[in-house]
Amino acid sequence: MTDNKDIRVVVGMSGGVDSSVTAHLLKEQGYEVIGIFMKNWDDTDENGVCTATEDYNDVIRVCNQLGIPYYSVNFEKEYWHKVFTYFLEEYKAGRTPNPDVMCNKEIKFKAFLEHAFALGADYVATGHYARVEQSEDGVKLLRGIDRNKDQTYFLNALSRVQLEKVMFPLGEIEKPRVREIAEEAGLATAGKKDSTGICFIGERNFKEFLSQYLPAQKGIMETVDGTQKGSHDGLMYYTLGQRQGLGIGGAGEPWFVVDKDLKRNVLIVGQGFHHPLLYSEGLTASGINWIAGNVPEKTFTCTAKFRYRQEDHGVTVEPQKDGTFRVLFDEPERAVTPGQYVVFYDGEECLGGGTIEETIKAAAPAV
Ligand SMILES: Nc1ncnc2c1ncn2[C@@H]1O[C@H](COP(=O)(O)OP(=O)(O)OP(=O)(O)O)[C@@H](O)[C@H]1O
Repeated sequence: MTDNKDIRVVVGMSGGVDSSVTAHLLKEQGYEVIGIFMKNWDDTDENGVCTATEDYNDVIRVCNQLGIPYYSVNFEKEYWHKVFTYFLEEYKAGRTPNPDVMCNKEIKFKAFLEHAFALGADYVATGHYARVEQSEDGVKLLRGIDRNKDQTYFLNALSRVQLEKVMFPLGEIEKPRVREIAEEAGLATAGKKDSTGICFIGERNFKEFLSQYLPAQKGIMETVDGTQKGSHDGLMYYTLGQRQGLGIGGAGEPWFVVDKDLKRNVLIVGQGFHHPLLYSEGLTASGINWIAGNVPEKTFTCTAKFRYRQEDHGVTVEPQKDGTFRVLFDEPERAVTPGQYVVFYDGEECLGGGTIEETIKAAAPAV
């Protein structure tokens, strides 16, 4: 019988509390644990301060506490080519990308995984809130038991082969308990704040950040009936359903972004949270990854999410001849956004997901 001590697990350590507890739990379970920090982005500011260096210092402190070896690996080049280029291309095309999904697919569970296996790892572990279950029909990706933290949405692009090699020890635990474990074990990161936002942007101003990489093309805003309503700073800065930053005052209900006319570089705005143009009754999706490996050939029903923080919605999924899928919603849905991911679920199981290409509009807009 293999003892855990003969199983080498490489833990992706970010310097945060989740991955610190991940390494701690695996160590307690007797595995041979190695901590590796990835540097994917050079965020050195004008004062020479780099949060990646601070984070790596936290990784070193925790690994020293646990008595495990640690390394740092640089994937800036891979991240730039696989994640950041995609991010910019999508914004250029007027869409709203999800770099976290791409980072998991190309970096954390590809470049990093390959690196770990070159070091003789048997498994890679991260602090994601999700579960992998070995079953008779192969490995399954299940939601984390802490529904509030479940991260399967971001893991939808992983293949069965990738999932077979990963461990998510936090999938079985609720977040408050994770902090308690960190405190009980006296881990140096126990009180560290959770990171928020897109990793390479961090706390920075999104508009300012994007303007450094993509030239903004100013244009006008129009109502649905073509009346001019001021100007916009560049279509890429706005997302469907957005209310903030339009600068339209006046009487009546607040104004929202309801559409983007890329050809004319016009931002279409409408009044009211429930503006009909914001609603769709379906979508088309491409590049869908079905985790189980079998591409559905027949129409079926399941539930889906169209963005991360959202309840599941009942949908009917219709395979198309060209390999794309039409997804029809049981109820019209607000602000479904091209470029984001549609992720499918069957109860606890995440079936996979793909990129939202277009929405299928609900009833004709009231003009
Ligand atoms: N720079 C990094 N180096 C190595 N692993 C990382 C890095 N960033 C994230 N990870 C791994 O991916 C997991 C999920 O990343 P996410 O950005 O969602 O972190 P998080 O939930 O804030 O976790 P943490 O508290 O560990 O930072 C982390 O728990 C960690 O295992």
